[in-house]
Amino acid sequence: MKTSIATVSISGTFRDKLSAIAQAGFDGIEIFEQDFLASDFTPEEVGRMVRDHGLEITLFQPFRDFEGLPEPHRARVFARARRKFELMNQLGTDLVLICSSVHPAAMGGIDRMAADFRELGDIAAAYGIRLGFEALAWGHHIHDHRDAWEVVRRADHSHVGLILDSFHTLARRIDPETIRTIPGDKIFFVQLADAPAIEMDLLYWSRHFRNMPGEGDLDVTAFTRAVLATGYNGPLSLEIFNDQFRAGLPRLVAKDGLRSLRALTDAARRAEPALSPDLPDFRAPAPVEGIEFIEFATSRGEAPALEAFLSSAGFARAGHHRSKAVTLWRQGEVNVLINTDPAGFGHSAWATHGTTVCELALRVPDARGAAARVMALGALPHHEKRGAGELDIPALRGMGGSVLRFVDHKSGLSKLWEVDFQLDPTPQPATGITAVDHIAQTMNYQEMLSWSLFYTTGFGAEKSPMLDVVDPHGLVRSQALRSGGLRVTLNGAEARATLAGRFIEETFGASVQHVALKCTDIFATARKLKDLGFPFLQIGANYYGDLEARFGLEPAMTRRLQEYDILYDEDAAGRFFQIFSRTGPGGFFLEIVCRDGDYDGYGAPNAPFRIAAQKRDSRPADIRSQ
Ligand SMILES: O=C(O)c1ccc(O)c(O)c1
Ligand SMILES: [Mg+2]
Repeated sequence: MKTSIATVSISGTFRDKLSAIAQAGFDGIEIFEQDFLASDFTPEEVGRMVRDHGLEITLFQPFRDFEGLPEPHRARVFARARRKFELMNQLGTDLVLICSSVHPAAMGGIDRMAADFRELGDIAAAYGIRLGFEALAWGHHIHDHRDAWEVVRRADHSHVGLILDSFHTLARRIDPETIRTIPGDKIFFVQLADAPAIEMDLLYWSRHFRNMPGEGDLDVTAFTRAVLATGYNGPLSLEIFNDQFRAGLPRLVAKDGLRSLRALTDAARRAEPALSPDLPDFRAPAPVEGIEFIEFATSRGEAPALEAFLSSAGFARAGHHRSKAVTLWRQGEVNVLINTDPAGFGHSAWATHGTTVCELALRVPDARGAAARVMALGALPHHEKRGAGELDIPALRGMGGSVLRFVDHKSGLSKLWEVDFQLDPTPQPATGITAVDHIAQTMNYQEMLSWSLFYTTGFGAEKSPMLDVVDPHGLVRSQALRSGGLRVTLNGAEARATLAGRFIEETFGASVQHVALKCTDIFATARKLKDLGFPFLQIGANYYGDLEARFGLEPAMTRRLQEYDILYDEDAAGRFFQIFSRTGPGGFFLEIVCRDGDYDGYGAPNAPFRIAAQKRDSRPADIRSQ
């Protein structure tokens, strides 16, 4: 399978785009004419630069408003086409995309259009060029790939074929199964894009909101399966018009593009084993069982504050690493590591970010298989020196420069606590906290789709709908993901003054901002935490008044909630209780949650009040206006 991406999908100058695309590992690019026109290079130079990067020009596009025109427009559009064919010869590419006309003078009539294509096909053939016809979702006469195919079929010319674009088909809710009957060799090119489900004008939606397959809500997998079933074996090319990507980091967007294409092709072959796209074999995504450990990087000077913070939440020291300055803190199934080693990755993470979560280890059914899959999708391995006899735990670079490890039972990696650690026989303080409920990672909004794609493609994580959370100083977007026992919430900060924005700025990059731990009896746990001196985040009285009104809670219940600063939510499935800590070392905080019944959310309605409380708390010297 050849991979390709349109230059419009990536930000930067032509040179930036090329280098990002080549480095991500694509085979080719679609040259969007505007990118060529805006550059200062001759067509020959552009062609050479592309080839010097090890890429090929898979497509030149778009040629607009061609078919169905009356004279004198018709003669003019043929002359314009010849000019573009000359240009394409100089660039060194043989396929042009002609998108369906939106010209006010264009006439309908499949045969008239087919005749135009047949005539242009003869001219193109003389230049060694092939024409691909694409139905724009908003084309005047042609806005359905079935009609575009009918034009191509009737043109009946070796140099005239069809171009399919998942956006145009799926945005109009045209059943992609209709593609299966098109002969694969008459499909000259395939463009792929996803988009979030938003009701809006098709053109505006397409030009501003497309995203990588898997990042949106369209069934691009069904589309790709139908395409591959025709026998089509040309490039699968990403054509993503997206305002955010245009302003994004070229390398990140290109890397995400390749990750998305590989995962998409993999999903297609798994859903339909008869398809055999040319893609290396790797493991299917397997659900994550849970979080095996969370590791903080800190310094010896800052460690006592972190230890005191964890102790107040009921953690106790339970051992230390045999060869590194790493201590283990435990409670229930939760393992937290504190790394103060003056060498190695932990140290450099601390030097860059201050006290921070530098590693997460996921418990999975097959550690090596999971790591191999994520790496096949573009992640880089992480290697670190091991002491004698220590386990070789697969590790790779996660998002935001952190390390992600995989531990399993099957290859003995879950013995890590006995093998790599010297365990203390410490009694566990019983707060009732049993396990990690979820981790919350904070990042710039720009990076959010990227993280989300990492979890969906790597681990088959399911996304909840994205939510807007109101911070007093801007919006934060929140995306929850779940793969088996792993729940993650991503918080994307758009404004610097938000709590999330300040966290990113103060810790120099994205990372875990808080961890939510679960318990089975919130009031019992709250009482124990109070005894331990847990720094409860104080929630204002107004909140409790509203709770009573919204849910019709008994005043006695509201009083109990308020006594322990417990936030509350409920839905048809169940109830949810949350306690937050004040902000601790490195801007990190804890949440204690209790799920009652089948409540599956994260208390999103409470987030604005929690954030406001945290902001009040972080500025004790503020003069309150009366
Ligand atoms: O928005 C457009 O005009 C446009 C142009 C070329 C394409 O391939 C496409 O899908 C859309
Ligand atoms: Mg297109």
